[in-house]
Amino acid sequence: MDFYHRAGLILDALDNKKGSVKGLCMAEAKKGRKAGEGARFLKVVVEVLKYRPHIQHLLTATKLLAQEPTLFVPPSSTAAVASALKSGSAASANKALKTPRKHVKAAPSPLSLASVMVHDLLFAKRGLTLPKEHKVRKKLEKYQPALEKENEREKRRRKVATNEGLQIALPEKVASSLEGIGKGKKRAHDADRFAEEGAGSDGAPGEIRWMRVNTLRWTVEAAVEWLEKCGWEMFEDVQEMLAAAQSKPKVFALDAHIEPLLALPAAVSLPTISAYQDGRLLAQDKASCMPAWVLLMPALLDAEERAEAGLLYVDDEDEDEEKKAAGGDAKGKGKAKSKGIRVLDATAAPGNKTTMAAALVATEGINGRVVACERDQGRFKVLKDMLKRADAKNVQPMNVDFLSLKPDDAKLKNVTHLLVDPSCSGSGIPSRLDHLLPSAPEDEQLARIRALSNFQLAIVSHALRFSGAQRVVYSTCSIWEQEDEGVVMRVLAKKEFREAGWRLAPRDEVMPTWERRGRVEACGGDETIADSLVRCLPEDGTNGFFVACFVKDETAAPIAAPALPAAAAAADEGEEDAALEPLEDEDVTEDASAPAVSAQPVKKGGKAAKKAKSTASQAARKAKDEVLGLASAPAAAKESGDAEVKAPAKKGGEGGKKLSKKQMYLLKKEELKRKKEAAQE
Ligand SMILES: C[S@@+](CC[C@H](N)C(=O)[O-])C[C@H]1O[C@@H](n2cnc3c(N)ncnc32)[C@H](O)[C@@H]1O
Repeated sequence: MDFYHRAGLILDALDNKKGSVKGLCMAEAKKGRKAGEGARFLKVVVEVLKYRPHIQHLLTATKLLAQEPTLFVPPSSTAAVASALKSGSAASANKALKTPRKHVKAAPSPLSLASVMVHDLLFAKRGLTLPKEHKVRKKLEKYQPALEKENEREKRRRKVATNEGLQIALPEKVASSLEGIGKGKKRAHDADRFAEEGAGSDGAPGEIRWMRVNTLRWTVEAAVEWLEKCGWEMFEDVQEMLAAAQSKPKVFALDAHIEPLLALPAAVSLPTISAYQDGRLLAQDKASCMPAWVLLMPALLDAEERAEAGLLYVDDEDEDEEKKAAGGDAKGKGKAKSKGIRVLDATAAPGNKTTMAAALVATEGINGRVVACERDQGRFKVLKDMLKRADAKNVQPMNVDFLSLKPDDAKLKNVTHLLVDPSCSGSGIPSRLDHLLPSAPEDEQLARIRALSNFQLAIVSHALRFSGAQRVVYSTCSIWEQEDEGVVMRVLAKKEFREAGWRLAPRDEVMPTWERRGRVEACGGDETIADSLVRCLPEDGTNGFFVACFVKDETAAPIAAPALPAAAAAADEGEEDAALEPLEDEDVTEDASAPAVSAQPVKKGGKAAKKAKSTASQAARKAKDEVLGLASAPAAAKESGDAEVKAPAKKGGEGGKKLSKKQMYLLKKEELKRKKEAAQE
């Protein structure tokens, strides 16, 4: 009965918008500490949600709840429910049924508990998982014939042949991403880990399973050799690999854009890959690998050049040794001039980008370190687990609110590179399960996006104020302009940052061969700005994602203030308002087909803007009480479609020219070199 109670609690929490489906399932599972429980909750809750409107119809039609008021209620609160039901008032009965019983420790509402149990009774292959003699089971089974009769009647009425026809229809991508969840113990455990690592959200479902070689434990060469030894066939190109995957299961390809990244067919069963089990391979979506890659690529190239010239980056602690090794002495004279790179990941959990940055700065010749901030205690633990799994010893995790750090703190003055990947709507993640939930009113959704955008602006602005900051990468797994180009434009419009020398890194430093760039109209019509930005969509074989890289050049003249597009200007009324920060603390989401919210921009000073502003503060207050969670894309936006979202792109998408890994690397190196030379001239 405990499992049913807890699944009922998850449904209640969803109704109260306390978080996302995945987030709440994982949070509930953590309380029990049983391996695979998260996946089990996820499977059951998703199934119940799919049938929920129908189950509610069955409960009403069979009068099960009204006739058995005590069946789904802990003993101490039965009297209240029974009297509400007997009072004959539909409103009070409804209220009593929907209210979780607060005075009884962690008891779900009768409606949610009944929904889970009726689901299992009618639709689960295993049936009710209660002992045969269990009182509730015996009572419920008495209603089985009536429930089944109504079920059949409903099928006839809706002209569907199977029970599945009674479910809420899900977009194909979402449905396929759910297949396999909770099947078998190992798989369930795997799904738990996915969710913990963010792979359930950050790993793109669909045709490709992206795996990053964890270069803290392995090398790409060793990974390729090992895979081939295990019978995997390597393909030069991701498209070729996908074509071959139709007939061969064990195929893989090297990614053309990001060096330590491999593409495998999505159908691959990760538990069968021991290198995944022991952390040599990590499941991470390609788009999610872009921020650390963009942040550190110039440093990696520089390190290579420095190494060739006999110069080394040195780490504080090993400074003397390194200097000696580089031919200098411990007193400061010598060849070695720079300290190892210091990266700060402002919003780190579950740690995908942190561990990737840690791996990149561990490259020989850099000896860098990463400080990883995570505000949420629960997610901080997940971060620490991931650091352990990835063997990221060069990371210092901090359970701290990034906004509380002082940008001029002497201890942080060496931080030159910052990753800012704040909480977002997650609208780029196709596996998000919001389709299963009733959508919030549009006003409320717009207010939330706006609150998010203000929070994101606050976080990225804070990063840009760090005294040593030279390069700051901002990313989201959202496809909504207000969270993406909108935030970038608002940063660029700030005099404070322009005068400090901040600007966008040009395209040749930001995934130059990746074709999908920022949306020009969302950049106030400025093509150069748009070209500096990276967008990803599921048709590129990744999650929906956005990357921008700010660089500081104090020697050049400040850039001119850009023209703010309407949506960004409207949002700018709220300025960097961290107080409006919603507590969405996951990478979860989906509906990649949802267009940018700014397709219907909130006009400055307009009625909608004022309404959104007042709802924003309400939402903020409400959000403070929330543990997790955001609403789905505005329903109207979902329906209207979006030209950019549907823009044709190469399927499975390499989004850019087909270059070999080496060519791509050399090309980037060349471009950077040319740029440097031009700057010197
Ligand atoms: C989108 S997730 C980050 C995902 C992560 N970069 C990765 O790749 O695995 C955002 C994270 O930021 C954390 N966060 C939000 N606001 C924060 C703040 N002010 N300080 C530190 N962490 C924060 C959230 O708890 C959440 O874990």
